Amino acid sequence: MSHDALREQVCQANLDLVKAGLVILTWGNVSGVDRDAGVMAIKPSGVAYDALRPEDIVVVSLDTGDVVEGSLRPSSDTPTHLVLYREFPRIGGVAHTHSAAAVSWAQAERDVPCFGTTHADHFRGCVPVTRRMRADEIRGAYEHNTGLLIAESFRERGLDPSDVPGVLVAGHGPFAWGHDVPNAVENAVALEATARMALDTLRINPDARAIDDTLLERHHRRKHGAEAYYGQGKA
Ligand SMILES: O=C(CO)[C@@H](O)[C@H](O)COP(=O)(O)O
Repeated sequence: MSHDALREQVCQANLDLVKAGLVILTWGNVSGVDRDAGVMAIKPSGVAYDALRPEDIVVVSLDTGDVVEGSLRPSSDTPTHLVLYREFPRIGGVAHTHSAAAVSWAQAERDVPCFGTTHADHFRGCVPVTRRMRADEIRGAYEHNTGLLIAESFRERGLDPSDVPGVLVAGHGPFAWGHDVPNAVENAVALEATARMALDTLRINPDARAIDDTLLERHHRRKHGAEAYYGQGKA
């Protein structure tokens, strides 16, 4: 069974990361899933973005991670993406980058606070940072454990991945996701932009405060559809 359409979409999404200025060298990767077919398509490992073609995109089994289509090695982050698709059953795409502002918050091991409505339009509250990985997790199946760590963070903090479509892996960088592949890239763009704005906000006012829940909830409703937002008596 050919997965050409999925490979085309995932190839374009990886090129969109470059266009958005979120990746350099061969850092980062985007994947997409076809849950009916039981496969995930992901960027090949170590391939420069300017050389990337749809036929380079690697298709692996969602269950086993084995390559089912493609001649190149799948991204080293493949196990992380696979765990995210299993743990977050409603997502359709994952985008991992090393975008500078988001990586800075991940290295500082701090959540990105929701200082304003721009952030709130994409993330219901802060963008969370995970705990550090333990030595045994690093020495073990590192990429698989990275995915488990993200799922653990969301479970323990009671976060819904549909409300907060991104995370900062401590000491590493951002992973974003969405209901489909383009939405995952959009959320990766939004994560970097809000991380950058948060850094600038704190530079202007080190005592800046996160917006209150009332404004956050109003914007969150807007994110989930105009009716939910405009139907609430908006003028
Ligand atoms: O986070 C990492 C490495 O720390 C990876 O995301 C690399 O930045 C890209 O690896 P490949 O996808 O080329 O294997």
